[in-house]
Formats: sequence, C-alpha cells, structure tokens
Amino acid sequence: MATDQAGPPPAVLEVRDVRVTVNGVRALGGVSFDVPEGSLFGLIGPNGAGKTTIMNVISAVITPQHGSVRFRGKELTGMGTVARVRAGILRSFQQVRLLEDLTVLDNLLLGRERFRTVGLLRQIGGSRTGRRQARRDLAAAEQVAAVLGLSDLLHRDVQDLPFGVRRLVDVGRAFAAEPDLLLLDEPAAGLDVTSRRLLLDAIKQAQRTTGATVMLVEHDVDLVRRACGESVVLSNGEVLARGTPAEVLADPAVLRAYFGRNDA
Ligand SMILES: Nc1ncnc2c1ncn2[C@@H]1O[C@H](COP(=O)(O)OP(=O)(O)OP(=O)(O)O)[C@@H](O)[C@H]1O
Repeated sequence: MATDQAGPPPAVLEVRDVRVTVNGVRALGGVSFDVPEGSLFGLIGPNGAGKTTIMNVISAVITPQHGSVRFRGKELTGMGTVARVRAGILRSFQQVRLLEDLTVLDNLLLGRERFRTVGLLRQIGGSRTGRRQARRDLAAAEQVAAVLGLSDLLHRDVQDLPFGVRRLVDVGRAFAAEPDLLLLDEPAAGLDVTSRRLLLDAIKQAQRTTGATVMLVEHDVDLVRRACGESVVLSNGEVLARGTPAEVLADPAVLRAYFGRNDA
C-alpha cells in the first residue's frame, strides 16, 4: 500500500564490523554505521578514537583485518585507491595539500584531473573534445569558486593568501572533482573559531549545492551541531552513539567519553 511517509534516505556507505590493528594497537574494534545518501555526516570522537583510521579504511590507505565497507552496495575492501577515485570517493587530509605557487583557479582545476580522458597532447593540439572538456572544467571550477566565495581570488597565487583561504581552496579542489562521497579529515584544523565557522558554513553550502555525500571529521562539537545532519561518535575504536548531533551530544556515554562528565 502506498504511503506518504518518506523513509530514511538510502545508505550510500555501509560500514560493517570493521576491525583494524595497527602495529599491535587496536585502532578499530568492530565499527558499524551507515552514511545516508546526500548527507553532511559528522564523524566525531576524542583523540585516538579511530576517526582517521576509518577514513583510511574507506579511502584504501589501509586494509582492515575484518569487516566490510560497501559503497552503493559494492564492496570496497580489496579495491585500490584509483578504482575508488573513479567510483567518486575522494578525500582531503588534515594538512593542506595545494600547489602553492599556482593560482586558486589552477588548484581548483587540479580537482578535475579525474575527468581527464583526453590525452595531454590532444589537448595541447586543441582537439574539439579537449576544448570541450577544458570548457567544462573551467565552468565547474568557477561554479565551486562562486559557492565558496572565491570568485574574486581566482587569479591570485595560493601562497599569497591567508591560511584560512588556502583551507577553503583545498576544500574547493575536492568539490570541483564532483565527488559522490567526499571524506574531509578535520578541514578546519588550525583555524580560529570565526574562520572555522565560516569554513564549515561554506562546506555546508557546497554540500547542499552539489548534493554530494560528505563525511566530516571534526573535533569541535559545536561546529558539528551547526553543520551536520547526522553523525556517529567513536571512542576507543568503537561506536559510542549515532544519530543527529543533538541526540548524540545528549547521550550520557558521549558526555562521559568526550567531556569527562557524569552529570547526564
Ligand atoms: N601507525 C600506527 N601505529 C600505532 N598505533 C596507531 C597507528 N595509527 C593509529 N594508531 C592508534 O590507533 C588508534 C586510533 O587512531 P586514529 O588516528 O584513527 O584516531 P583519531 O580519532 O583520528 O585521533 P586524532 O583525533 O588524535 O587524530 C589510536 O590509539 C592510535 O594511537
């Protein structure tokens, strides 16, 4: 029978019982969660919780000893980095990785490399396909710049820009790649409170505009509350809670692990 109640959005990423031991240290002890399609999903937890490790598992930097990670129903374990990038899974790192002596536009265009189907010589030779692709790349880069408020800076060298703007360019390059699933590992690290807020607002805007699923590692729970629709809390390599930021941050176990509080 038809119902007018919309169900929850389907999970684009299914993480099941993932266990990882690194150099004899248990980093993940059986982690399971779903990431809904088209969401800005928060991954939070205290230091050493296993956040980077799960990002490393999803992006093929490490192979888990046990468990399964499925993307759009397809098993990722055993699939290499290049195949994952082709599937639309992209990642940023805690450190900004830009080509500092190139312009903002050049760096955004680097994000388009995964669409590079036309050989460099044919592009230089100016084939019609190459020109069409170059136009598409430019339009995509300019669109991302507009969403992130970078339009006036497109022709500035990255090295001349403040750190907060370089962080924004780093995020912009990832969005220019039109990811299906974007993993952002502490994109606001090293920024002051105001800049962190602006960056998270920009990410939220870009996520909404593009419809990409974004998984965000963030320490600052206020920012997660402000930006994310749903989240999972890791502690000590295990899932402590999952739900909306309001739900998880009211969970007594989360308050104890995160803030050392027993007053919940
Ligand atoms: N290469 C390694 N060698 C030894 N232990 C490791 C290694 N990588 C991770 N670990 C351990 O695995 C656990 C999870 O680490 P991970 O970096 O995933 O946590 P995290 O939540 O990202 O922490 P942070 O917020 O500090 O970045 C920690 O106890 C960490 O010490």
